[in-house]
Amino acid sequence: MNAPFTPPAKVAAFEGVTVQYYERGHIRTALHDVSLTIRGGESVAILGTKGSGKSTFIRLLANLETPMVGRVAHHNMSVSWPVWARTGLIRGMTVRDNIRFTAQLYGRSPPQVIRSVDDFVHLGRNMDVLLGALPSSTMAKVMFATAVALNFDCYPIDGWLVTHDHEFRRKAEAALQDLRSRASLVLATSRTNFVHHFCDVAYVLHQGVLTPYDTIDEAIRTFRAYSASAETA
Ligand SMILES: Nc1ncnc2c1ncn2[C@@H]1O[C@H](COP(=O)(O)OP(=O)(O)OP(=O)(O)O)[C@@H](O)[C@H]1O
Repeated sequence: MNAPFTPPAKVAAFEGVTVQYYERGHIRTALHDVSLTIRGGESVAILGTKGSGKSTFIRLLANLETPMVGRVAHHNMSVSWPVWARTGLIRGMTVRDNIRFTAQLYGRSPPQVIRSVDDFVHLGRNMDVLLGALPSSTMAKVMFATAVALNFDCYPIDGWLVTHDHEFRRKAEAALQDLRSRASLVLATSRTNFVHHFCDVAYVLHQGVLTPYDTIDEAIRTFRAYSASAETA
């Protein structure tokens, strides 16, 4: 008798990752020997003060950058772009064509994805307007709704959504809560208020060094201590 089929585990792994930038004659270490395993369905908070390396971490996870030392491996884990991105679409194409193009790129059915984005963002006639003619906030909404519709296994989130559109914020937070039940959220943030609500585990990133904690509360306490000393420095 054949053994029952077990689907391969979904994992994103940082293995000894170091990233440095050369800026105005100085080498800046954005990430130093970072190792971390994100398992399918697990939601992770990366807490860090300003300049601690959060955005660099998120860009690596989203495959937008590669490390100079170490590697970021995705095993059966599809990863979205950072969800509040305001770039990545083509301003000279209509919203509809942008969504169609992106859906095709990821091998999904364009009509289904277009319908799902329109249900989320209610674009109406703007669906057939050139993206460049619409406010940049529309780009962020379309990028978010498209990412949700494409059903990735992992969603990198760089900071929390900043918008005056309270209705969109409410829907986006509900969508993230729903995603959390079937995908991994990786939230890099300097704000602690969403961490308990959206994450299972928390790490603190300080000067490029990532440290795990046994509990979210412990991570938050450590992060607050770093924040307080940064404020008094
Ligand atoms: N493209 C770049 N060129 C030069 N230096 C960079 C670049 N990206 C990041 N850095 C440097 O790497 C360090 C970490 O930056 P990063 O943006 O990852 O931190 P962050 O925690 O996201 O900061 P913030 O909270 O201010 O967004 C900083 O010292 C920053 O100046």
